[in-house]
Amino acid sequence: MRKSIATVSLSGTLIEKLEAIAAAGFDGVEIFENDLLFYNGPVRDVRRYAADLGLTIDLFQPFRDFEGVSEEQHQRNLARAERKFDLMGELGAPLMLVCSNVGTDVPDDDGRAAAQLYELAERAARHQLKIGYEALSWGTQVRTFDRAWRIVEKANHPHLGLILDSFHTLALPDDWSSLPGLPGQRIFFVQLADAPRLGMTPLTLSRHFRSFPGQGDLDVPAFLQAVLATGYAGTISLEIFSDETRSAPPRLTAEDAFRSLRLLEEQARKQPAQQDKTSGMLRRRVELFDPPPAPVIRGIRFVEFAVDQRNEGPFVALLDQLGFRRLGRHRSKQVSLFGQGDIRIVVNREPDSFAASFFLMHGPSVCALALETDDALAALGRAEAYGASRFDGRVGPNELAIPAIRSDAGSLIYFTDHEIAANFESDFEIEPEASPPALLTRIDHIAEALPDGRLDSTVLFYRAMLGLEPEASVMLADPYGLVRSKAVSNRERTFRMPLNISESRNTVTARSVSNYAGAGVHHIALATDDIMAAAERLKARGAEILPIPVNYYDDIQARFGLDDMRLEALRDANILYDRVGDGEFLHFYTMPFEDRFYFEVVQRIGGYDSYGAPNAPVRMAALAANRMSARDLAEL
Ligand SMILES: O=C(O)c1ccc(O)c(O)c1
Ligand SMILES: [Mg+2]
Repeated sequence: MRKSIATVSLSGTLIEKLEAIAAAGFDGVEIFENDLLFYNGPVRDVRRYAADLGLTIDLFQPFRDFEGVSEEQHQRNLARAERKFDLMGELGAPLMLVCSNVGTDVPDDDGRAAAQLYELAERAARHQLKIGYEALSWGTQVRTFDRAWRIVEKANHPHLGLILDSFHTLALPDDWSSLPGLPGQRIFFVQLADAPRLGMTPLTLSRHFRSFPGQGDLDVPAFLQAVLATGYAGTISLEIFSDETRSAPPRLTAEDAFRSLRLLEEQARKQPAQQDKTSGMLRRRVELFDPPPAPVIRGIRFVEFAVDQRNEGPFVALLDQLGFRRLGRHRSKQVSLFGQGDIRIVVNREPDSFAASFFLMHGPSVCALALETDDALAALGRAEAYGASRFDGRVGPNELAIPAIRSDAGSLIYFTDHEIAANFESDFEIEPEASPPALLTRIDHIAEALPDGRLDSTVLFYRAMLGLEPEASVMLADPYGLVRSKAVSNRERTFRMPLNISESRNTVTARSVSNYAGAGVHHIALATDDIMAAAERLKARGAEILPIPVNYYDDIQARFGLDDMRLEALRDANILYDRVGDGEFLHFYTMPFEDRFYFEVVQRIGGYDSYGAPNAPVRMAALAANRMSARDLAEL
């Protein structure tokens, strides 16, 4: 479908916005009047510049509170409209958006609104222009598309049509069962936006918290499917008013925006088809984006750490305390492979490699994740279809090339499959040695800390690239501020990734982002089937475990009624506890490595499906206390 976006959705000057919109792949733009007023130059230049970039100007929105006014005001409005029609002629914009009146004394009189819009359409027709009428969900009289449609129908002018906006219909929420029955050719334009459900009035929600489809809680795919069932084959356009995008870099926002429309098309295509009641035929007349399906992710094949000569030793010592064994060294690179159970960790300090450049930017950190899929090339194909940048690394003779993309954070996501996995370890000289039975068996989840403002974008990235779905968002209280957390995971729960952002500068999350100079993995959770034995073995191997305050254990005893023996065992081992229904979650943490990342050991019992969020504040407080005492020691 043709794709457009309103200039209000991005930060920057009009020229910056147009460049970002064109670069992301859009066909057209909606221009808000302010963007034009603030542009210092002839309007014709804007038209020419947009055309040079390959963008059409699809819509212009120059004023509000048009319809349902006194006769005197109506005449003034028409005179003003004439000036705007001339401007639209210079801009080359064919359609004027008129949104429903939000004034204080608008009469309940659809006849008057229809007559006034008729006259506006008549004037527009003389300029070969059209008028689109849109119901704002906070309009004084007209709040629903249904009522706006009745007015358009009553006016009955070929240059007057309806503009739909998913936000107004879904946020109200309005009954939109009649929408698929509208005549598609009378819908002149369709605006799309999502939003989180925050319990606010539609006006406040709309002006500050709109988001791109797929980033909020509204069912925009079903809305689009209903629009397409009318036979509508025009443009779909994003119109986002958001405090976040107002300050985000316009290029990033435009890329996200374009990706969100593609994902929306894919999701709308999968909606149950809407049938035309009379003919029984599917009325959708447009092609929708059809990328390769989301990969089946079997798990994490390996996690790769970038280190240098100085911190390789301490990091390898930490792996050893966790019970990892060096399985082998790379045949030609300064890369080692460590393993335990199904977990594989690659430690990379090869100069002139991707890992080395990542290390220069971010210090010791996770520079790559390898996901085990059913078909690595198909997974790469989907990611590329969604605009991922593909990464082709340096591959030595007889070495394996693994398909990879860059993540939102700049690290790599490798795709492996059965064939690649079989060859992967052949790049290493494997050291034969019987290992003790593994206590840590696989990676349960990988948590990432993101810079403020990047959560929605990252969730969209993982939805599009990997077909992951977001879980409910939770607020966690760090002693130094709030942390918002939202996990993305696949249906099989073989890949889980909690994503955290913090608005305050001193939380564990914010410190991690600041230490990494960007997004980064801040903890890796390793699964065990016997957390008591794992805690004991780690302790015996010299691992430092994050101490948990004893008061915490009084509280969980009161909350969950744990028996004394079990409680004592948990307390002695600094293990945290959570329970939902019959499911239990037991977990403990290692001390952070250079104030960056740490490991968590987790045991899930009886179908527990989340991440111990009620315990997150205890962990954050314990980490903060540990940091304070480390500082006190350093100052002695
Ligand atoms: O918030 C507003 O005023 C506003 C303006 C135009 C629109 O298309 C819209 O959906 C909202
Ligand atoms: Mg709108």
